[in-house]
Amino acid sequence: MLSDTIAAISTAVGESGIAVIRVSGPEAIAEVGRLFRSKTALPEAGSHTVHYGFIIDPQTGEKLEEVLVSLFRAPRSFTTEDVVEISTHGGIISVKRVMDLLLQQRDIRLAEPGEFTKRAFLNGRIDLSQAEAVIDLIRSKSDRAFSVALKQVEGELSRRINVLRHTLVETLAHIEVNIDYPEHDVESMTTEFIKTKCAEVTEGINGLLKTANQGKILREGITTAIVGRPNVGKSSLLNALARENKAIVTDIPGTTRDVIEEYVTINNIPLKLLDTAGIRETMDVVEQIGVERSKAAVLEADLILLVLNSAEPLHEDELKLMEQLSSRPTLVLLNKIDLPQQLDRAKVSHYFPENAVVELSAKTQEGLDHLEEAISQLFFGGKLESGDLTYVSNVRHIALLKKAKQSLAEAYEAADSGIPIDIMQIDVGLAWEQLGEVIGDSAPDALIDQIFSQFCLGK
Ligand SMILES: Nc1nc2c(c(=O)[nH]1)N(C=O)[C@@H](CNc1ccc(C(=O)N[C@@H](CCC(=O)O)C(=O)O)cc1)CN2
Ligand SMILES: Nc1nc2c(ncn2[C@@H]2O[C@H](COP(=O)(O)OP(=O)(O)OP(=O)(O)O)[C@@H](O)[C@H]2O)c(=O)[nH]1
Ligand SMILES: [Mg+2]
Repeated sequence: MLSDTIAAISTAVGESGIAVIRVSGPEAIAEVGRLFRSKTALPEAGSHTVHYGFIIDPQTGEKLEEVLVSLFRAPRSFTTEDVVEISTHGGIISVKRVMDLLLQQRDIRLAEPGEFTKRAFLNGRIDLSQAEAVIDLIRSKSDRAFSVALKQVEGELSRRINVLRHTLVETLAHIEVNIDYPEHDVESMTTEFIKTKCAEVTEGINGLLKTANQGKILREGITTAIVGRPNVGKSSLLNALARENKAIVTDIPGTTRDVIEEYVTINNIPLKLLDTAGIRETMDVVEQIGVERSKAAVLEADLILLVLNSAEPLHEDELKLMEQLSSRPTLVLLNKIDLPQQLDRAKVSHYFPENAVVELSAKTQEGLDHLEEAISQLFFGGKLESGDLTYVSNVRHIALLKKAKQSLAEAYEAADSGIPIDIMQIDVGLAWEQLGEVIGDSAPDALIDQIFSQFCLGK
């Protein structure tokens, strides 16, 4: 049914060193072989070999491109089908020439987004959670998130799910035996057995779910809003954390007008930093809009860095801000400690505990390490480093794990209240199916299409 041959440009389009076109399917070797002139003819070449030569337009005999062609014979390829990869010179024209020629061939059509990975899935080389992890790999914005996704590509989550499912199959077999040979002694033993097993699997699911929040953070970054009055040094702080001059810094209050985004990693925790316009009453229309956006950024933030200028007394606006932020996850940064100090710390202590206050200088970078430490403490109790890498970060997986947990809770309850054993069988079976859906066992076609449509072309 997957008997057609697909092709797509697998590298980003634009000027580059080289570009790669991938062709997969039963006609890949024959079709590319007709267009490729090299020492060894492609149909005669062995798997996992690379060949130098030219792509020739068969109609005109014209040399279109100088290329390297790699050959992977089924089933030893990414898709498990015959795969031919053509490396062309980078740049839009050279890739397009070769791609156009390929698409003129009778048995080649353009691949849909994610279709190579979809084939790897449909042909059983990877399961659904592994395929989804491929998307995460491409999209990851920090080393840590990448490592987590890579582990999932390698099948770590699938392995854990399979262990839990195996326990459930055992339980179902036990129930089956009891239904076939319903002697009373066995029945009460079975009930105990079911309860133990349900509890065991529930614990496994809880372990996976516990990592879910960390997984989300790892993938998307902790949204961190830097807020405060104009000129306190918010943009300077962003630049110091990003280690580059991303935001404009001047001594004119009201410099930043729009929200500036920057991804940084602190002790391996990815942060999506939002530098905002200084919050104050203003008549300037542009600045007013900026102030509104600052307030919106505060609302959506997971973490707020409230910057105060420690070289000046507190301003009335700042007391108001502290009041508003005291119930949110906030670190108060006393900036400009390189200057003579004027700020009344007792007023800050009125709103925030000692460990939420950090003294620093965005200018000299003194105290920046304390801020980084405070952020790690806040989110992971400083324990992220030793953490388990199998994070569940996909909302689809989380929902299914929760459903499976619910089914098991129902089975457990049924066992506890002496409800007939075949009712438990239904719930345990349901949990087994729900866990299976995580790895794509029994996943509906529409779901599979929806997942693969998120991929980029050529993946
Ligand atoms: N040029 C190129 N680079 C790439 C990919 C690709 O498809 N092409 N990949 C695509 O995303 C990733 C690598 N993933 C791959 C995974 C498995 C196989 C593969 O051929 N597997 C076979 C044979 C294994 C072996 O011989 O040891 C198999 O599993 O049977 C290839 C690529 C990243 N880099
Ligand atoms: N001495 C000293 N000056 C600093 C420090 N941090 C920032 N500044 C100076 O304070 C001024 C304002 O800095 P910005 O980073 O632009 O302040 P901001 O909070 O982004 O200001 P707006 O965008 O106007 O809201 C600049 O002249 C900075 O050089 C610091 O730690 N010490
Ligand atoms: Mg600024």
